[in-house]
Amino acid sequence: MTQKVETAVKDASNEVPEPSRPSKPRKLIKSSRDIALQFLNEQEDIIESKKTIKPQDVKKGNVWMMGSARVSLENANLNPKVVAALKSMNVTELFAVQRAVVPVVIALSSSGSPGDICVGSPTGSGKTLSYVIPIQQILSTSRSTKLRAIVIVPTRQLASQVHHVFSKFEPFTNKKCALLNGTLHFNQEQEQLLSTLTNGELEWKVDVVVGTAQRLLQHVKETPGFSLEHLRFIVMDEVDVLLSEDSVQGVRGLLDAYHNHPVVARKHYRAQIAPDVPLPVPHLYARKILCSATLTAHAGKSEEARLFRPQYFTHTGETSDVGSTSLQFNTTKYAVPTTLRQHMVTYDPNYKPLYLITLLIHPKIKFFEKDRRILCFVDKNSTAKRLSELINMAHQMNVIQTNAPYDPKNKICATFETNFKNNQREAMLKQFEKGYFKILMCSDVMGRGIDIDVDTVINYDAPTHLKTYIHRVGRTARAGKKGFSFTLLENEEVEHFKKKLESRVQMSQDITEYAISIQKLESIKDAYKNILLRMKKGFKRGTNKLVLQDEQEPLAQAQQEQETQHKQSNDHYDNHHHHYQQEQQGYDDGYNYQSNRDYNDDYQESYHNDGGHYDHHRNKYDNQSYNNDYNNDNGGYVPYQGGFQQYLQEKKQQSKYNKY
Ligand SMILES: Nc1ncnc2c1ncn2[C@@H]1O[C@H](COP(=O)(O)OP(=O)(O)OP(=O)(O)O)[C@@H](O)[C@H]1O
Repeated sequence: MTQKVETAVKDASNEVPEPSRPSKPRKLIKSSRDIALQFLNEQEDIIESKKTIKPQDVKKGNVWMMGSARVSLENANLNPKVVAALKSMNVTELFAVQRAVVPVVIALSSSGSPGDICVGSPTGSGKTLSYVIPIQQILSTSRSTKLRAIVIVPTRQLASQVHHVFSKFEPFTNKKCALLNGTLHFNQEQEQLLSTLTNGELEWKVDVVVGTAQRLLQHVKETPGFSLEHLRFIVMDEVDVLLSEDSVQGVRGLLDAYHNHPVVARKHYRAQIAPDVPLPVPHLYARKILCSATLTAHAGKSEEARLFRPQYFTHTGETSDVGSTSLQFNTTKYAVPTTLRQHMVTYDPNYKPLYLITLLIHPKIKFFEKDRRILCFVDKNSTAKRLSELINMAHQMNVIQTNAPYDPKNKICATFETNFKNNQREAMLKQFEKGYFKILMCSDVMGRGIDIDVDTVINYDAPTHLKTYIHRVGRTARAGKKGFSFTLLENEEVEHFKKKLESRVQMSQDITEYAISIQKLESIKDAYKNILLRMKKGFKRGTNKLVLQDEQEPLAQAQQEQETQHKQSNDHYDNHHHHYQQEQQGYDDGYNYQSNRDYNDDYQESYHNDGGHYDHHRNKYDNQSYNNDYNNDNGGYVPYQGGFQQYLQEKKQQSKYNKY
């Protein structure tokens, strides 16, 4: 990371109930800090940090900061096998969050000291390796194979991704990781986990498991020998989702299974009554590591997570002087990557898709010239599907021009459907990364943790929650790369959105308004009309399939048909409308959003657990915006025919920003 990043660590132990007996001075916590400081001081390029870390800061505020000194892998005191694995992944130095978290976790775990870890740093800052590295380091010292680490994540997709990171270490450290997310049948998953010895005993075949809470819990209940008693790490990635109302049952079940195990219960009793005396055998303690980009020091969740003496790590994300004593340790704000440039685009709900197309072909952005990859978030599968068709049609009709001509087999836009099977999802993401298509329409199932190389995020449907926004836009500007986001908002939403963002999010760059001029809209209105015509003709009635017209069919013919249609009586129109609604119903059913079960398993942001609402438009989104979709007869198409000029005039007068 080239920019200066500050990392602060806060001992949040006052947020959990103190152990019942009076505790001795916290030597071990101190010593873990000392070890971590020593780790820093050993670095060649630490001069800047030495200047800026003041011992009194550490003592006074229970907060200490690290400078932006880089730590090369050679200087990170890691096991050579772990270093070799990291190098094979092109990791040559540790990112800020890893520099902060890795030495502390290793120090605590090596000395057998209890104490859980909470990591709240921006999207794309490298939180995954901040727990994978210490797990690999600690496990690489043990020869026996037992289940030592369990990583709980909210989505199947994220489970695959984290499993992939662990599996890259396997050739070097020989520590095996199993994926338990339902990609395989349950009994196939079971076969990966344990084998039966000749004496009938069960033996673990893996050291780490990664999975969704429900699936892991199913294994705890149904897989013989699946015991959590030897765990040394319990990781909860995207912990705020895991502990939200919709997902917490699974996590609760897993934590019950761990804490209620008699051996574990004894260990924890021992840690409670004598927290500063190291356990005789260091590995008799499972450390919890909680991560999320939207985790603040309000550890309201610690009760549910049953944390013990948590230490809280957070990036401030600021670039101000590291040594400044006036620097406030702000634990109530979220942070977005400093390399992210955020934009708002105001739109008129009657012409929302037109705004999207206009944005995509905007000469300043040059999306397609520069071969950018775009992730576009919508709230419904059906909207995603329809927008994909619209964009592909716009490409086919040359309204959207790219480097490559239209190819029916290789369209520029695809839909990531929530009812895809796991292997379909992975195949689609691979294709996207390889550039087979440029735009991926998706829902919030892609909003959390997914690490793909995306240049731009478009929020076609603005999210109703601030947290959701932070995670969605965080799919770009990852690992220090530049990224852009565009959020479509109605005029009256803009101020509210902006205020909310400014008050709750630490941003190094202001969010800018990106105006789409009326001239620009005008310039493609005819083309848009033709696209809609084609689209309407293209939907074969009674089916979900889009049947494209013959490439050679003159547009004039389609236009003529449209005129005829408009000369027909109102009655006829109403019939048509009715018919079309029915058809649409069938279409939506075909792409049913998700069963509740799936949705819960995958990811659902809890409305109750989010402090960052800007939600008074929620109903409006639910009830209105989708109805204005382009292939709804009352939406973009008919008003467009009747009142476009008038609309433009009104828009000119109404515009707050006077940019039209
Ligand atoms: N030290 C490093 N050197 C180079 N690349 C790294 C390093 N650490 C992480 N990365 C890369 O940075 C990207 C983002 O990392 P990661 O997915 O762990 O971010 P995150 O903080 O978990 O984000 P999110 O909050 O969105 O889940 C990944 O592609 C990862 O491979």
